[in-house]
Amino acid sequence: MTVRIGVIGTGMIGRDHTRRIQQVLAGAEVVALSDYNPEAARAVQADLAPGAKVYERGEDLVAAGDVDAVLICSTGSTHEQYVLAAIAAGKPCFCEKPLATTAEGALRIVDAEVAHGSRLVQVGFMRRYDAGYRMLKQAVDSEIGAPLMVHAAHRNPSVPEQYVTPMAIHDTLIHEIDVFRWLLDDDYISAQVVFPRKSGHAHDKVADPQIVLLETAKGVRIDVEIFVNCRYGYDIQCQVVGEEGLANLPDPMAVTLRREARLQSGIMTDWKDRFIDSYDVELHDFIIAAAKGTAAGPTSWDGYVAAISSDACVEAQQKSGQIVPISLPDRPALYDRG
Ligand SMILES: NC(=O)C1=CN([C@@H]2O[C@H](COP(=O)(O)OP(=O)(O)OC[C@H]3O[C@@H](n4cnc5c(N)ncnc54)[C@H](O)[C@@H]3O)[C@@H](O)[C@H]2O)C=CC1
Ligand SMILES: O=C1[C@@H](O)[C@H](O)[C@@H](O)[C@H](O)[C@H]1O
Repeated sequence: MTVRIGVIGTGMIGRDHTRRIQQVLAGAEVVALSDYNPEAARAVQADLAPGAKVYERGEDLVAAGDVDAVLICSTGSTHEQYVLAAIAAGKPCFCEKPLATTAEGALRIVDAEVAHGSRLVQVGFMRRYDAGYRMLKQAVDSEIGAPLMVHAAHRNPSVPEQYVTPMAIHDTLIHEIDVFRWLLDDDYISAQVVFPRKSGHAHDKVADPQIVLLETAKGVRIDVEIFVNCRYGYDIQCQVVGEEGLANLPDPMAVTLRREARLQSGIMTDWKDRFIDSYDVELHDFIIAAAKGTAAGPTSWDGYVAAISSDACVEAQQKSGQIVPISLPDRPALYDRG
């Protein structure tokens, strides 16, 4: 079966996911496109999916009889309405992060999916599909004893003017928030944020760098540096320290050069290249599950927990230095970990 997919939001990542479905992955085709800016949808249609129909309203795309599954790649604040529409139509949907911009919004999605009675939503936390993180998880699960501490960093070379301090959490740290829960099979109980000296490269509205300190229910302490004007590259680091040893996230493969009395190797500069394979694998997983009318991978519950944890981190930014507790409601049985 070829899964007929509709894509809502044809900006940067919507275009890239359309390319994946049309040119890289088997088992699906993009038959519908929609964007708040119809020109953006038409441009993607012309470049990548000439057979797709362009819809003015995302809701009409979701309802279309020839759309089996939906990719939601629009601006974060619009995700909730489209995910709820997909659930109401009983169609599998892949939603880019964040699932919703408020914890209340994410909970409405969880409630709707639980009422539907089976999984329909996959959240775009692609790091769980990254080969390096998968190797790291294997080492954490079997090689280093009980995990005690995590030291991590999320560095971007620069960010635009519209990137403000809370986005370091909602837009950037949210990947760590999700992947550490998965890596450690654990949940957070508190967050704290402290601000080192500000980089001279950071613009007025962003405090950069920041250090986020998280504590988990099992007592693991995590420190994450978020530095979004680091200049030198896009660099994701993660080290898990356990009772018996420690495990590092591998750096992406790169040629090493010995030249003119120097040992050199390249560092990536763009997140799209760093995680290119994991985007392919997560969408492959989505297509396989959607063909069966269901969803796999990161759940609405994961999106909801990420939203609760993000809100606590933003509060911790505002109360810099103070420890903000995080408490989660009981997880519905639909999301029991396999
Ligand atoms: N998993 C990941 O690593 C990444 C995830 N993202 C997420 O993907 C989403 C999109 O990000 P980008 O593509 O970078 O943004 P973008 O700004 O390039 O594209 C967003 C598109 O959504 C459209 N849009 C806005 N309101 C809409 C509405 N009501 N209905 C339909 N379309 C609407 C805009 O016109 C625009 O074309 C965000 O939620 C972002 O956080 C983005 C980059 C990486
Ligand atoms: O999701 C992403 C962006 O939206 C965000 O702005 C970057 O900081 C992240 O590294 C990238 O993965």
